Amino acid sequence: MAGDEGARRARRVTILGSTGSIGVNTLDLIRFAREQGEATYEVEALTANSNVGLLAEQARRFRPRYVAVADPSKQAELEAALDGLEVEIGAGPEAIEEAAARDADWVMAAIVGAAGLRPTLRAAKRGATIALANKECLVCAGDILKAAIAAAGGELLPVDSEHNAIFQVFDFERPERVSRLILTASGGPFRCWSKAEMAAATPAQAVAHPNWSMGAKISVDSATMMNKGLELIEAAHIFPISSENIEIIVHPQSVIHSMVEYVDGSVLAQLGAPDMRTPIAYTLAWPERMQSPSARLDLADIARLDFEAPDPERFPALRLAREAVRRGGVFPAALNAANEIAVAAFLNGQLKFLDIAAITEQVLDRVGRRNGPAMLSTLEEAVAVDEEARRLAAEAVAARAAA
Ligand SMILES: NC(=O)C1=CN([C@@H]2O[C@H](COP(=O)(O)OP(=O)(O)OC[C@H]3O[C@@H](n4cnc5c(N)ncnc54)[C@H](OP(=O)(O)O)[C@@H]3O)[C@@H](O)[C@H]2O)C=CC1
Ligand SMILES: CC(=O)[C@@H](O)[C@H](O)COP(=O)(O)O
Ligand SMILES: [Mn+2]
Repeated sequence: MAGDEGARRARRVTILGSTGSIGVNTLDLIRFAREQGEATYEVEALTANSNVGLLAEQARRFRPRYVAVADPSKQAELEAALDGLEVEIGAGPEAIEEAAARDADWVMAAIVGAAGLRPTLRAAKRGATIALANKECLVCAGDILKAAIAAAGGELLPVDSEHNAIFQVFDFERPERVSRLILTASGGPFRCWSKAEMAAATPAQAVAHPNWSMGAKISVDSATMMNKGLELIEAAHIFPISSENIEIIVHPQSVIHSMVEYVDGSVLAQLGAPDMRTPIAYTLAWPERMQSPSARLDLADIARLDFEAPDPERFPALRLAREAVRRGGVFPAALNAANEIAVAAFLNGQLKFLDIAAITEQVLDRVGRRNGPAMLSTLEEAVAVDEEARRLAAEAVAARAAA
């Protein structure tokens, strides 16, 4: 009811990665809620890596109590940009953790990559509600993060569109009634490209996602379909279901954001236009719902919904992720770290597109020959695997560049 919505108490929010695609969309919803006179959101902290210009603009508009930039060399520039504004300023990786530690009820984890793990864990340990966009955190340290959230009595709300869709239709009271999860994948910009064309793909072509506007790293992951591999591992952490019962299907329109099949054959889905403000709004207002300026679905205009099986030959990342989650232990963290290094090398022009999965496979093979823990249960263990896989991946990138 409108009255109840109006009476909702102000929620204090922190956005880790406020200058990225997810961060900007989250702030747009806060702006919209303020303009509608809806529930208010007080901003505790905003953070960035190095984009001081946008961070300062956001601080002037949303008036956080604290802002932090991970790159310490940007401190003076940030201080100058915020001159005259009443706000505490921090710089360096510890300052991002300090932002996460501050007293916000709701924290958007939207830093890209494993760099988001420590701050997200810090927020989890004090019982904050974690709106999780940063899927790499779950892939490299899912058991550790979930244990921290459970111990502190917090919540994990999935922001990733597929997981948010499943979260909306999954019967958590009776999980034994669920027989299968069906993750939808757009197929990315190279869905219809031959392997020879993919071999020559440029970074600009790889980041040109057909449906979603996102940061560069996740866009390349969509192009290799490693994004869906990471999402398979993410889903196996969030929902009480084995990865063997999670299917991936290509759905080029990105309208059905994922599905849950029940034991009687019923399939429940969440649909929507491809606009991240919808799943973000779901987590921002949770357990209520809020008005959102998100694009609306026009099914007559879309006219048709297509589905096809993914091609394992052109998209080997799917097999690598499935093997990593089946083997468990060090493998998901190594997969993630190797992929991060290979994607960065591709974006820098040091690596060919198809070499991203090849490097990742090479690192997994080398990691598989060593003895690692059967399960990662401390942050130190996860960080050690991450660092070792990054080192192996960097070596493999250098070897290819020299060849
Ligand atoms: N974009 C989307 O629609 C979706 C994204 N996700 C996930 O959400 C996460 C964020 O994605 P997206 O918003 O696209 O990414 P972007 O690259 O657009 O933004 C990343 C954010 O993280 C900050 N950042 C980068 N590196 C560091 C670091 N080392 N320390 C601290 N902050 C850092 C960036 O700061 P700066 O701007 O200064 O570089 C920026 O604020 C990813 O894990 C992605 O997989 C999931 C589903 C959809
Ligand atoms: C918006 C979102 O959740 C992305 O993870 C999206 O799913 C990427 O598209 P792909 O389906 O091409 O990986
Ligand atoms: Mn997704």
